[in-house]
Amino acid sequence: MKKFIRGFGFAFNGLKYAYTTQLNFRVHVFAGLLAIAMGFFLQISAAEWNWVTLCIAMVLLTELLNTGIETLTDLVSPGYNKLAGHVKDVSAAAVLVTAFFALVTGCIIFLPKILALFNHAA
Ligand SMILES: Nc1ncnc2c1ncn2[C@@H]1O[C@H](COP(=O)(O)OP(=O)(O)OP(=O)(O)O)[C@@H](O)[C@H]1O
Repeated sequence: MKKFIRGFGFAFNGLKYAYTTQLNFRVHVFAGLLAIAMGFFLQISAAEWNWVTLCIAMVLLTELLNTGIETLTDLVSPGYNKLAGHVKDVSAAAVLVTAFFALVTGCIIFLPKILALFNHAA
């Protein structure tokens, strides 16, 4: 049981490391919080919450993996190495793919509701 709780501590340390060292991670955390606030404000459905939370989790998950891969790359290849560059580029591309998916999903869910709100106000 003690080992299980200790594992949470290590995972929390990983979150703290990513949050404090990676600007992109902080930006994505903020974007996720914004999406949650908009979800409450625009009263999205349960199915829409599922998509929104999936997007947030996927973006943060890829950010965390990207941070881990970047850190490991710096550890094993501190100097310039073409392959190390490819590793970092591919890892960053994974974040880009999920962030783009989240952006498209956000537009599909939120845009019609925001437009309806403006039309209603006009
Ligand atoms: N050791 C290396 N060898 C070759 N190219 C590298 C190396 N390290 C970084 N690069 C290139 O520079 C780019 C940026 O690397 P960097 O480590 O600064 O990533 P970052 O996303 O800016 O990370 P951080 O948030 O830690 O600054 C990489 O995507 C890669 O193309």
